[in-house]
Amino acid sequence: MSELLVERGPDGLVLLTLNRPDRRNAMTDGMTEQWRATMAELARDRDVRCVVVTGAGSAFSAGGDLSWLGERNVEPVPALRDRMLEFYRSWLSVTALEVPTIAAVNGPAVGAGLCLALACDLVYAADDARLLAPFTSLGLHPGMAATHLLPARAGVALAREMLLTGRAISGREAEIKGLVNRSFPRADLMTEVSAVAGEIIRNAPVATRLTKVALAAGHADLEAALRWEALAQPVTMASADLMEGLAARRERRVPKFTGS
Ligand SMILES: C/C=C/C(=O)SCCNC(=O)CCNC(=O)[C@H](O)C(C)(C)COP(=O)(O)OP(=O)(O)OC[C@H]1O[C@@H](n2cnc3c(N)ncnc32)[C@H](O)[C@@H]1OP(=O)(O)O
Repeated sequence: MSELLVERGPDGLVLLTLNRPDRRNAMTDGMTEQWRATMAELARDRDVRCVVVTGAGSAFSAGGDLSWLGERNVEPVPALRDRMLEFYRSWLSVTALEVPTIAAVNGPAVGAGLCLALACDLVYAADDARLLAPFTSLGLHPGMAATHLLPARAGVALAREMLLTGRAISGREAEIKGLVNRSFPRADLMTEVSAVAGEIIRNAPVATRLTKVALAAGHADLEAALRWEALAQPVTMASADLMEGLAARRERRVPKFTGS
């Protein structure tokens, strides 16, 4: 059985399910390689409009596989550094997709599993899901950009608390503290996430891709944002989709975008 399930909807929605439920979707070398190859394939596919990531069974992901971690102490540090960079980059290649990505955190998201969720553009969680980054409580330095992703999303106060104590927070608390976009009762999570994905997919494809890329770039200052927007906005001004969007607004109907 594949450790990563890939389901494609007719409307350009791709659902990715980490599929190792008996180990709470802990990440193996095999799963990492499947993820990397899938990201490369999705990046080339112009029909993809939105990617949703979730976990099979009761967890989103328990992060790094504990048995795998326990065997690393025989490897020399330089080789391990290269291997870890490859591991982080494989998973975080999700950030390079030009289409919006959504994490549906259906259950525990731990360590690298939490980082994967936070690397998506939008994060929705079951209100009772446990989110934690217990690296130091395991004796491990944080990895997979935890020291960047946590403060970037929720600010340094929560990031410091989570990384220095290893404390778990619930999906509900994560919503209140701004770590995730919203939380829902677990039974409603996938319905709510599908609704958000549907809203994204209904919008103009090129404008959506360019907006995702702009937000992901995280323009450091006003001038950088203006320079990007002064190029990207004219690209969409020249599109058939803008004409369709304006016509639909005039005619009070739903636009039919084609991505041209
Ligand atoms: C480079 C990356 C580093 C990192 O990511 S550091 C973080 C490493 N991860 C962890 O420390 C998480 C450890 N796991 C847990 O805390 C819990 O699990 C959960 C909260 C995720 C889920 O709890 P529950 O639903 O009660 O499941 P359960 O009974 O603890 O586990 C079910 C089976 O799954 C295996 N398992 C859980 N997490 C991992 C893991 N990270 N790597 C390998 N196996 C894991 C267990 O051992 C057990 O197995 P069996 O049924 O044979 O007893």
